[in-house]
Amino acid sequence: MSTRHFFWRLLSYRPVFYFANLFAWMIIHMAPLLVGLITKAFFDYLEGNYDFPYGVWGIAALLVAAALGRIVLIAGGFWTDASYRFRISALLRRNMLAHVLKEPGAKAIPCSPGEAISNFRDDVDQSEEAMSWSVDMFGLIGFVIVSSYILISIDGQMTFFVFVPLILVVTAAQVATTRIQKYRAASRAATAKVTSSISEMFSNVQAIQVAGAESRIVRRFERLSDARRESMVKDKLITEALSSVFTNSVNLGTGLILVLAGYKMRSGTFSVGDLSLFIYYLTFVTQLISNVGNFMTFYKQMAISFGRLKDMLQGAPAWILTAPAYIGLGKRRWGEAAVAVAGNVGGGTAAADAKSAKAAAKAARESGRAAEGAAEYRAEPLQVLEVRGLTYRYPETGRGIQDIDLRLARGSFTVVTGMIGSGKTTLLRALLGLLPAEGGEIAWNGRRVEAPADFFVPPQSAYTAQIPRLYSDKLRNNILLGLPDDGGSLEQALHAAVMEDDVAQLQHGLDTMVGPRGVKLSGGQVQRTAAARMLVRDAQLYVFDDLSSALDVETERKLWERLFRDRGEATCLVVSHRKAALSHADHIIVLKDGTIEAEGTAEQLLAVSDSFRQLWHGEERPASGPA
Ligand SMILES: Nc1ncnc2c1ncn2[C@@H]1O[C@H](COP(=O)(O)OP(=O)(O)OP(=O)(O)O)[C@@H](O)[C@H]1O
Repeated sequence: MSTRHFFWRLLSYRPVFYFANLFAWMIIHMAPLLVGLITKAFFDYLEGNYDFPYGVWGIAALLVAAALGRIVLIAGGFWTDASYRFRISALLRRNMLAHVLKEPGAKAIPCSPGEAISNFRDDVDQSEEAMSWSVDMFGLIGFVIVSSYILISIDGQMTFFVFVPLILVVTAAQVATTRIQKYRAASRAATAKVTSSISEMFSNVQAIQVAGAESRIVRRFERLSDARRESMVKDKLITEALSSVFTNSVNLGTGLILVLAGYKMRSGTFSVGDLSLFIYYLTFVTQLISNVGNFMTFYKQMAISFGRLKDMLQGAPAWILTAPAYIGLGKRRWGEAAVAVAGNVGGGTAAADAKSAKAAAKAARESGRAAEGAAEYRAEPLQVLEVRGLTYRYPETGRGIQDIDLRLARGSFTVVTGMIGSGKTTLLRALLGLLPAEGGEIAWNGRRVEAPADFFVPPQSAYTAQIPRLYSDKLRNNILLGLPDDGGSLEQALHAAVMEDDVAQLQHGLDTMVGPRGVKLSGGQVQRTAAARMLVRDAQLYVFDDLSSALDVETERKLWERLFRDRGEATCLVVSHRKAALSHADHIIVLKDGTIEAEGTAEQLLAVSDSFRQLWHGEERPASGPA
């Protein structure tokens, strides 16, 4: 999709608001035509060249009325402008967020969180600016056409001599705006680097302190800030230089008018009223040229921003950004996605670009339905989950998993184990659709799962990540994440996750604020909170990624025991190298370098697999064991 097409699609999202804004600013920009004529009439009246029935005070009253009218018009113009701007920026942000939320969880954004924030904030603002400035063009062009006609009819020669040099100066300056594109891209990139460096510093304060790396980190930050300062100064310099050319062209024009008018007035062919009209209109003509400059600058910057917004989509079609969607204002319209935008249509891959707004609206509608449908979807009870040839390699390292086959029967307990970096986490993520699998098939009761990311959610499955995140909220809300607190399931989940003693020790129990702005929980508490978050959900398949990284042997043993006892018919897929999990497992898969090295029960593997024996005995040797 080209920038022009992007522009057009933003315009088409709320055409009524766009055209109302355009109309308002057309009137605002053309109103000075009238004021100029009244001013001319005033001076002509004083010179005796014009007769007005209500005298000089009548003309003055007209001037005041015109000024007041313009104030009202401008106030209205700001309202239409803000209304339109808000709608398109809300649409862009909403669609991007919906897409981020639909992407495979482990690869939701293609950049650092700091860079993503800068895309959401600055690039959307830039697009909004370009759209808003475009409406000024029409009014100002209208003004120039009519004013040129009036001025030429007064004095063609003077009009020519005044306006032609002016247009040449500004056009020459305008050519330089191509440079802006380069400098703006550089300053944006430098700003994004600084923002992400700040966010990394804040989230890694402890790591920086324990490594004694404060001064090195600050030096690195200084380097990034210096690079940003340099590119910002270049960007500002060229922008301000252009702006000063535009602004000073008024003074240049005024000077020319005064010189020429002096000669003409001596010969009696030019009145004071004519002079006032030329000078008055000149200001607005220059404003047009400067606004054309601004618009072209914003349009070029919009091209850069559009490129960056497209990058956020990670290869998904660009029309997703502008797909009609309900933004929470007014009534929902035909063709607007209700819940989620068409982020996953085409599987997040570079699907063929939608050729028309109609196709985009249709896809958005369908994906909205798909997303709504996915939220309500309940698959038939799990009998067997089969995985064949599952493959995912990280593009950055080429490592990951290859050709993994799995079979999980209803109620079974399967443990995936292996050395550090053998691909355990990758396997779980690729299975759950948190990473986009490159190959392989997943079948639930023999039926192929087409979109694992949409399918492997409650009530089908629930997952505890290796490094879970908590929100700044009450412990209770962190576990429930919006589920109703009824039927005692929360207490059951806390018990199963071995959290009951921890909750009893917290001053406000489940109402304790936790997360970044609350009480800091230990790593083990965070992990068990996440386990409780998973267990409180009614799921047929529970997937745990390595709890042993933060739990002591005894707590983990308790957790597995309770799970074995209370899980009922639920199926479990667990990453662990603890005996408590391994010895209870129906089936164990040993991974090495992303492939299955051996599989079987603990007993079988102890007999045949060296890697498994190392893992099994590792727990008994504290120096190499993770406990
Ligand atoms: N985001 C990533 N980008 C590139 N390579 C990655 C990424 N995450 C993991 N890898 C690589 O993929 C391989 C498998 O990683 P994975 O995290 O699945 O291993 P693991 O067995 O879960 O390790 P651990 O026991 O440490 O949790 C490793 O070699 C790792 O370096």
